[in-house]
Amino acid sequence: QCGGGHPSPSPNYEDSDTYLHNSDWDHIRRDFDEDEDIFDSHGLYDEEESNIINDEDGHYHYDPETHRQTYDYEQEHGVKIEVDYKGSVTENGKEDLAKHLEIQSDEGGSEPDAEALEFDFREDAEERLRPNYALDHRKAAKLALVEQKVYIKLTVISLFDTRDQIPSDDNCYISLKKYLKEFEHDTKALNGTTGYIRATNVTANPLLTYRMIRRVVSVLTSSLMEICAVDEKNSEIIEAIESSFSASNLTFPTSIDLNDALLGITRIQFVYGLNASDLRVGKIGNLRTNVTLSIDDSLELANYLMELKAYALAYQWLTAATLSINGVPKGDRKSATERVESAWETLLTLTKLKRKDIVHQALRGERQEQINEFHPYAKYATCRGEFNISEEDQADLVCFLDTYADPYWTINPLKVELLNFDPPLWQFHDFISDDTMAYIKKAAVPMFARGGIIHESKLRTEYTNYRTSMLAWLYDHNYYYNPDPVLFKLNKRMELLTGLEIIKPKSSHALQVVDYGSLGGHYEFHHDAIEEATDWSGTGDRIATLLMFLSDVPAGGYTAFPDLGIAVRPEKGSAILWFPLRLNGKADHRALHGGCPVMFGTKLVANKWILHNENFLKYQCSLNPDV
Ligand SMILES: O=C(O)CCC(=O)C(=O)O
Ligand SMILES: [Fe+2]
Repeated sequence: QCGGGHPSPSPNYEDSDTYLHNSDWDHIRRDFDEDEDIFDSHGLYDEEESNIINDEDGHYHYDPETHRQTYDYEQEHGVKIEVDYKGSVTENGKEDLAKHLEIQSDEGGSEPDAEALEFDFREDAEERLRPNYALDHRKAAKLALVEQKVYIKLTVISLFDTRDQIPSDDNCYISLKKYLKEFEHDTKALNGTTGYIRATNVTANPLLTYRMIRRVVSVLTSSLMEICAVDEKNSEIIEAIESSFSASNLTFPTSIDLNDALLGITRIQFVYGLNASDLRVGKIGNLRTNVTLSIDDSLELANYLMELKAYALAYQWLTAATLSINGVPKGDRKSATERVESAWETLLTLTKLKRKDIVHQALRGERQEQINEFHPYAKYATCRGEFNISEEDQADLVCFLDTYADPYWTINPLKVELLNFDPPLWQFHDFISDDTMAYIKKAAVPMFARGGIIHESKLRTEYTNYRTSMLAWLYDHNYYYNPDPVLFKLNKRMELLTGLEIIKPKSSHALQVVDYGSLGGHYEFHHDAIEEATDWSGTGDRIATLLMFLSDVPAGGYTAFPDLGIAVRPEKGSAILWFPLRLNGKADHRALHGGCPVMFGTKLVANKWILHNENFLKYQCSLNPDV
């Protein structure tokens, strides 16, 4: 048995390394009052500053003294914006953008590429840098901490306010009670934990993260705040909520965040074929969690799915909502039943069916292929661990300790496993040390911003549901400016492993660190090769990908190769290697791959793409169109 490769059943999440790390809390804690005693510190705060890598001629500039960060569009777009370390565009940044746009419109008909002109820099910066509560589990952890403060303040208000003077039908008071109850609903699932521990528990579990975002968006900030704001006498309540957010420099999550969360849950449900009835009681694939979803959680999902015309999934959530009615206290049952009934009516109208007991029958064949971003369900078989490697192919696979490739490996041999013979796909166990992983993470976390994909114009990045993750570039090969000893050593190790140039300028991309969060973050199937190699940055195309897993993932998150019928379960410290480009310069379509949605826990990886021009002697191209 080779150890890695083909996934075995998911481990228990509590044993795995899924939670936020000590160094993450540096960045989270900076925003919080430290004397708040609701936070159990558990030694989570680690003062030591990391050796942040400056990107001297690239896009990012990070100043570890001031924690100021700028994002520099100069190379690509002739514009530079300033952002602060929390990822917001600063006032200076906004002015720079405004000036740039003015200049462009003044110049009227002059040259710049039509695509670049059309491109809205402000929108791009706002999208890339907006606080993203569904994709960014660190942001979600901050929200969990703030919400806890809000809860405590509101509880105090509800207990010590002059209660006898408040009529029992006061709407503000009713919403307040409802909100407190919704918050407390999760206490059991979170084993009564508070502070940072609670926050990590919330953010590892997509159902709890979804519940939190929905609770804050639809209960706390819309219904409660709107209802209470109409009367001056409730100002204490509004003040308690607003000040908790502003003291922590946190903006309110919005309906965009709620939509991202709904999409995340939907994606997990769809890709892994999970039933709403299981999710409703906290069962996520093989994992059992204590979470229960409320009627409103289920209804919100049902309504969202009806908008997507995903009626079969909506049907499941309406059934789940109906099942939840029994658990509702007598007094609230009538209104709950009405809300569920009205959603059923909507489904019947939209599907043009007359009775709800025939909806399921009618939708059985639908299988959801048509939902917007979703591709046929069958395509995700590898993500679900349904493999189809023949015994014959398996016989080619080996694992061994490599001490021969280079004398470097003699003392500490490389643990090699061949996962596929042709095209080759390798896994190297224990490739990267815990210290190096911690170092990379510490450098990357403050620079995380939403990851995108290269727009077809190749001129810019676009942000789509095709790839949902937070991302940072570490400019590890700028050793002329800032030789970083740790990353230099890692790159050297990669060179000895691949036999390719990685450290020379332009021989590889900067190290791309990607965090998929915990709410269904994924990267759709794609090719790493860009193909129009000659036009592309003067570097040549991507010939090899070395993907390092910096975390285990308790459920989901495999790197899947659908055409090979193989998926690799993230194993912390291991790396996989494959070749996106054929020797004839075309993408090797067999190397199609993607990052499957994270079902539970968080997924962190680092990517090294090795480029052709500096490697043309070592990875020789061929005129034979068939190779
Ligand atoms: O995260 C993964 O499993 C795949 C990542 C990937 O394919 C990429 O970043 O190009
Ligand atoms: Fe990729």
